Order: sequence, then structure tokens, then C-alpha cells
Amino acid sequence: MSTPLNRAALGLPIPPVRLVHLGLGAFFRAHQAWYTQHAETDPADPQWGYAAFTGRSPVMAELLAAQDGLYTLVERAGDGDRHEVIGAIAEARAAEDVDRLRELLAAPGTAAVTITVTEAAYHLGAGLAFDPSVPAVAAELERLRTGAGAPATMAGRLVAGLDARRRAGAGPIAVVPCDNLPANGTAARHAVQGLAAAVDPRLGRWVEEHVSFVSTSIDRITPRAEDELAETVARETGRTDRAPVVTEPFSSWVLSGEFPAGRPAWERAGAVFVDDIEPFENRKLWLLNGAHSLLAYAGQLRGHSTVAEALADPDCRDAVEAFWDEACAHLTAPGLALLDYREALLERFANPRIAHHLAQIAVDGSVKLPMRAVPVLTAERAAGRDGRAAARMIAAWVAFLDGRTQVQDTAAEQILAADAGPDRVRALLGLLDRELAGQDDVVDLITRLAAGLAPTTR
Ligand SMILES: NC(=O)c1ccc[n+]([C@@H]2O[C@H](COP(=O)([O-])OP(=O)(O)OC[C@H]3O[C@@H](n4cnc5c(N)ncnc54)[C@H](O)[C@@H]3O)[C@@H](O)[C@H]2O)c1
Ligand SMILES: O=P(O)(O)OC[C@@H](O)[C@@H](O)[C@H](O)[C@H](O)CO
Repeated sequence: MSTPLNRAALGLPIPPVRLVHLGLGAFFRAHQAWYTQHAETDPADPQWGYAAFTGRSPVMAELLAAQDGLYTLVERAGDGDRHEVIGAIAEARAAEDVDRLRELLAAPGTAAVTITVTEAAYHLGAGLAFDPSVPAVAAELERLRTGAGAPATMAGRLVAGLDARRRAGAGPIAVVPCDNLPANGTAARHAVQGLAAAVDPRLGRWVEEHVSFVSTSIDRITPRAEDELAETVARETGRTDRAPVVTEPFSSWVLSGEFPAGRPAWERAGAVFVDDIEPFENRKLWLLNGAHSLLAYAGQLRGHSTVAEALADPDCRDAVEAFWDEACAHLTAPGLALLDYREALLERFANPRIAHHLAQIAVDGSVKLPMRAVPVLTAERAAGRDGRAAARMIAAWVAFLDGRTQVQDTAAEQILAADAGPDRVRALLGLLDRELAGQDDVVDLITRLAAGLAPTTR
């Protein structure tokens, strides 16, 4: 018989809320919440707690609220599992509870807001810039200006909360995006400050002066939990947990920026604070996430369903190694230890006990490939080479999309509307990078590579 998961039974105090999170998904619970718990000096008297809001569906908030914000983090190594109850979430809230978000941000004790809402949810335009003509942004602007309807996007909700903080005179705060975007602090600033300024220039100026947007490079492979995880946890721990998370043992967090209202001592848990984050970001986004996207499309075309399966296929593995060779030519900062990094990635990807589904990684390719394939392809071309390994990632995406009637992508409409004729590759490439789409030799190369990757040639 298993026992319920609650604070009274485990003798776990509720930490005071001094942090807010937007996007209560698996990664936040495996990463930022874990770092926060491990930053405490006295687990019996924690100093930093989270109020965490879902991004869309309220389900995770309901599940966690029913177990006092507690959940089991399963660290899954190749040779076994380690279970830990995480207590850093003091409050779990539905995304719609914007009144509570306003209240929390208006409190001077709230020091930082972390974010994991997926790359697409920043709703940025070309060059990751603020663009009021993006439909989700235009609709949010209308709601915020007229008050007709509650804010419904990450940036809109944050702008509403920051406005409450300004009115309360609660002082400066840090915003810490933890999504896989390059210069994610700048991207978050564009999304939030851009929207604030468009709603009210005074609010825009306040955000500029009082909000520190911290850039981060975040890493811990955290796949969607399998249905049977709750059962396994009950068997192993003797506790009923309706919201466990599975993750790998490895974790890394590199941050760059100011925390004007303080922060947990995340460095106690291994976080690293740097002045120049770009080389770390590019190493992670190109080598890890780039390889993931390549495997997601090329691997599924060859009939594989997980990262480990695809990596075991020599054809996919060679494509990854070739892409890494190209990317590494442009990772020239000292101290990146690229050979060790690549070796460690191969080991992490091959973890046979982590079922990281390629279908999950394949979502939103139109948003991810501009950060994972395009920079390497562009850099290779600038160096006088054709960038064929990076082009192959794009070709695999094109071949993967071929003939589909449904696509999980924020640009699904444009993808499905792309003409099936000779201009198809150019149209799809145009969704990733307009300049590359204007270059005939790039379009030809991707067309040829895609033809060689079609599922029928498996
Ligand atoms: N899972 C990982 O291994 C990992 C590692 C590093 C970084 N990340 C970053 O974290 C993000 C979330 O990953 P996850 O594993 O937690 O996914 P998840 O599906 O478990 O959670 C996603 C969260 O984002 C919210 N969300 C999704 N679309 C949204 C939208 N349009 N507007 C507002 N909120 C939205 C969801 O409601 C949910 O709270 C990734 O997209 C990535 O940028 C993930
Ligand atoms: O989370 P996404 O959708 O941005 O990308 C899918 C994976 O590449 C990603 O989740 C990695 O597993 C993660 O970035 C590892 O730290």
C-alpha cells in the first residue's frame, strides 16, 4: 500500500515564496526547482520558495496543489534510478490566475521570475525582435490596451504583473528565461519590454530601468514522463505521486546578468555565473539541441522513435558527427573543451533508460531550426564552404514534412500551404531564413539532400 505525498507526512516546511515561475512543465521541475532546493543551506528551514504558474492547461497546477506542491524527481542513470522529493514549489497556480501573479509581483519580497514556456511562446518576429504585427502579440496588445479580456501570453501576463509592481513601488526584479533561445535574456527583453512600451510608454521606461533580463544556458535532458512512471515511483518509494518527473543525472546552468532583488545561492548547486555567455549558449544550442533536431527528423524518417535508437543507427550518427564538425569550426572561444563535450553528449544521448521521443523534439521545427541549423549553415557559407551537414538538418526537416496533412508547428498553416511543386523547398526554407531562401545554390543543395532522405529510400 502506498502513502500519499504531502508535507505533513514528510515533515517538509513550506518555503517562503520569493520566486515566480511561468510554465510549470517537466523541465522547470527537473532544473530550476531542483537547483533552488539544492541551494538551501538548511533543508529544514528553506529560504526560497516558488509560486509556479502553468503556461496553458491548469492540470499540472491541480495535480501539484493536491500534493502540497511536492513531486518526485527520478534521476535516471544507465544503471539505476535515484528518487528525490522536491519541495521548492510552495504554490502551484493555473496560468489564468493573473490576479495572483499581479499580487506576487507587487510584493517587494519577490526577487525573480524564471520562465520555461517553449521557444514559440515568445511570439517574436524576424531576428527575435519585438513585432506588434505577430498575430498573438497584436491580440495581446488589444487586450492590454482595452482591458477586454485577461492577458493570455507569457509576455502579456508578465507585463500585467510588472505594471502591478511599478504601481506598488516594489522595486527592481530579475526575469530569467530558461528556454532554448540564443541570448534568451535579450529575447525575453524584446518580448516583454517591447509589449510594455507598446501598451504604455511609461511602463516601457519603468521596465527598462527596473527589470534585469538575465541570459541563461540551461541543460538537463528531461523527456515527457511515460504513463507508467507514477506506478514505478509508487513501487520504488511507497508513495503515491500523480506528477513525478524523470530526468538524466547530468545538469548544467550558466547565467549572465544582475539580480537586483537577490537570488538563491544557485551556485551551491553547481550553477555558474559568467560575464560572456554566448560561447556556452552556442555550444549547447548547436551541439546538443542541433543534434537533437537532426536526429528528430532524420531518425524518424528511418523509422526510429527515440534519441538513443536513432543514435545507434550509423547513418544518423555519422550525420550528427558531420554536423558537429561543421559547428565546432565556429566555436572558437577558449575553454569550451569541445572533444569532451561531444563525447559526453554521445553518452547522454545513448542512455538506454531515458526514452526521449523524437516526436516531442520535432515539434516547432520552424522556430527551432533558425537557432540550431541556420547559424552553422550561414557561418560555413561565410567561410567559403557549402555547409552540407547543417543543410542536411534542414533537408531532413523538409523530407519529414513531405506529404503530411497535420504538423505540430506554430507555422503549421504556412507549412501545409507550401506548394508541393518545385518551389516547395524555397518556401519552407523561407520560413527559417529569408536570405538563405533567396540563394539558389542553397535551395538546390537542400533539395538534393532531401530527395536522398525520403522515407522510401530507407
Ligand atoms: N525538457 C528539456 O529537456 C529542456 C531542457 C532545456 C530547456 N528546455 C526548455 O523548456 C521548455 C519547456 O520544456 P518542458 O520539458 O518543461 O515542456 P513541458 O511540455 O513539460 O512544459 C511546457 C510548459 O510551457 C507551457 N507552454 C507551452 N506552450 C505555451 C504557450 N504557447 N504559451 C504559454 N505557455 C506555454 C506549458 O503550459 C507548460 O507549462 C522547452 O521548450 C525548452 O525551451 C527544456
Ligand atoms: O525542449 P525543446 O523543445 O526546445 O528541444 C528539445 C530538446 O532538444 C531539448 O529539450 C533538450 O533535451 C534539452 O535542451 C537538453 O537540455
